[in-house]
Amino acid sequence: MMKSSRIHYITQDMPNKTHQQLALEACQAGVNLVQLRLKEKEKGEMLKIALETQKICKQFKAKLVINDHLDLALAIDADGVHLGNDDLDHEIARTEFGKNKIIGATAYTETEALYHQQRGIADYMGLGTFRKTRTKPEIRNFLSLQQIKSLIDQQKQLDHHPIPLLVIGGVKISDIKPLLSAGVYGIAIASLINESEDKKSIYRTIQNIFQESGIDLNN
Ligand SMILES: Cc1ncc(COP(=O)(O)OP(=O)(O)O)c(N)n1
Ligand SMILES: Cc1nc(C(=O)O)sc1CCOP(=O)(O)O
Ligand SMILES: [Mg+2]
Repeated sequence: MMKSSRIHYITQDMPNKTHQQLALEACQAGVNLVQLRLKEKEKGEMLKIALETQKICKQFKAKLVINDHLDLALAIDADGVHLGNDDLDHEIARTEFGKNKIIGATAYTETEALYHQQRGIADYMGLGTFRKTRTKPEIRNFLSLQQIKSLIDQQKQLDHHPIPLLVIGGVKISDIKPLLSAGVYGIAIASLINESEDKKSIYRTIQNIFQESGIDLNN
């Protein structure tokens, strides 16, 4: 299983910035994993954006994970791909992409999380949705901290290695400490970084919360 970063930064469509600009600013702020989340773009344009984003990530030694599109991840030899429940099956993706690539899954319920856990294919799971978020406004179901804690307790009782859980959806600064205390591995965030006026400072604040919670982000 590939070791996953504890902080996944996700690009998003924004009116005044390209995905490449967002990735550059996030890398300058210190992120070490960028998920390129392109929606409703034509293939040729996606390839151009992905290649330019990859160049930026390489400059900063950040990993690049492509959302949804294994073909694009394969075409540019990205570090990983994130595949949710409506995307390509993880088993097919693992066969085509190889064991040294990062493959992420999404879980919205305890049942889905335990399904991915038992399959043992994904390197991490995005667990959500935590809060209502403008980044994905269509979502109406949310997982409480209590539900997340209970899921982690169940994961611990399984005899195989727990797949790292990254909580996603509207995660705010004040959520990080309680989520880490509940035992989550990390967080996946878009707007917290993308809408920040001072990305370096917000990223430093996030890193400090991990450190104060006894988690070494370099390990
Ligand atoms: C880290 C992470 N977790 C969950 C998701 C959501 O993936 P998915 O359910 O496929 O939804 P879209 O992002 O494709 O709209 C994610 N992207 N990243
Ligand atoms: C891409 C995505 N997937 C989600 C899910 O729950 O599946 S929530 C989400 C948006 C994450 O962005 P933000 O940090 O701005 O809320
Ligand atoms: Mg998807």
